[in-house]
Amino acid sequence: MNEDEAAGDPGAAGSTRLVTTKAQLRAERAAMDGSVAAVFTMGALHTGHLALVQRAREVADHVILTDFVNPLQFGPGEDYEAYPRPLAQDLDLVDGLVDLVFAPSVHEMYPVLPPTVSVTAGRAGTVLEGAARPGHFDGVVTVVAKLLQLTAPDVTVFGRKDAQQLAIIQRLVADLDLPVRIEPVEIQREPSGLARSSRNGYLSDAGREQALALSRTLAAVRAAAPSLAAIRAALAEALARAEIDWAYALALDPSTLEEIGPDHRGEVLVALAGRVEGTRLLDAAVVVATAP
Ligand SMILES: Nc1ncnc2c1ncn2[C@@H]1O[C@H](COP(=O)(O)OP(=O)(O)OP(=O)(O)O)[C@@H](O)[C@H]1O
Ligand SMILES: CC(C)(CO)[C@@H](O)C(=O)[O-]
Ligand code: BAL
Repeated sequence: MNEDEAAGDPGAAGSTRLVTTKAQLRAERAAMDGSVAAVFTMGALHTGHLALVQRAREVADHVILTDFVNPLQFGPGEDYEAYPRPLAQDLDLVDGLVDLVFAPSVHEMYPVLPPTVSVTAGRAGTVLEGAARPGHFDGVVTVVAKLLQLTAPDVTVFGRKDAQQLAIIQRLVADLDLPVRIEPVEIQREPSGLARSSRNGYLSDAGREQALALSRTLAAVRAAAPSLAAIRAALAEALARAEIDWAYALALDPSTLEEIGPDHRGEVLVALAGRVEGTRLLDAAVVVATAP
């Protein structure tokens, strides 16, 4: 799909159709036979997103990808305006891989902004990323609830890079009895180990090098497992080295996102966040602790 096609007549090119209104989306969705998977993104697509698309293709007959930078999940002073919006490039990347791209305007998604009624993520939305970005997860669950209504998928695919987001969406679906299955996808990395992220584009070469502190810390954590004390020591050492401006490096219960105690046995979510050249980067891993 080329830029003119992308900007002009929706549905004109390739096998992938672009729709920008809820009415077009509903009509296209209603015409789909068989199962449907939805992949929700903020665009600026990279090969990490393509792994989500690939999984969606494996688990359903049809795939809908949404491409929308959701203003509700950005706080004052964050990068909402600066966030990249290369729609034509995004469409080229997924052309032929997904049935439908839904790329609405802000007004189409939110005729009233902020909406009068919204969804709240609860306590899990106030810790970690939510502590640094107040209201962020309320914005995420509100737009995800709307996108689930609009795309009515059987399955929805989320990346493990945004580990807290995945845990909160799992709660959204369970707590509101939403009829959709969630399919998590492993973190996709650059050959250097850096987790792929649209915001990596903000980094200089030196910044990308510095950002490897995140994946190196996860490598140290994996080497330390299954000893919980050794995992904690690896995290403490990374914080002390201060190679990046750490926000946190924590061992958490994967479902509650609470910090685990020394007696915890089983899966541990190691969640990392830090700033490099002013950009907040995330990384995460699930390891198993079977020993003190
Ligand atoms: N490297 C990755 N591996 C696996 N999933 C990913 C990766 N990057 C993004 N995703 C997933 O893609 C979906 C859409 O994410 P989003 O569009 O915010 O991309 P992003 O690269 O995470 O952007 P940002 O840089 O803003 O964090 C989310 O489910 C996210 O977890
Ligand atoms: C799930 C999401 C598309 C909601 O805007 C966003 O938070 C993201 O890209 O991870
Ligand atoms: N992938 C997380 C979306 C955000 O940072 O707003």
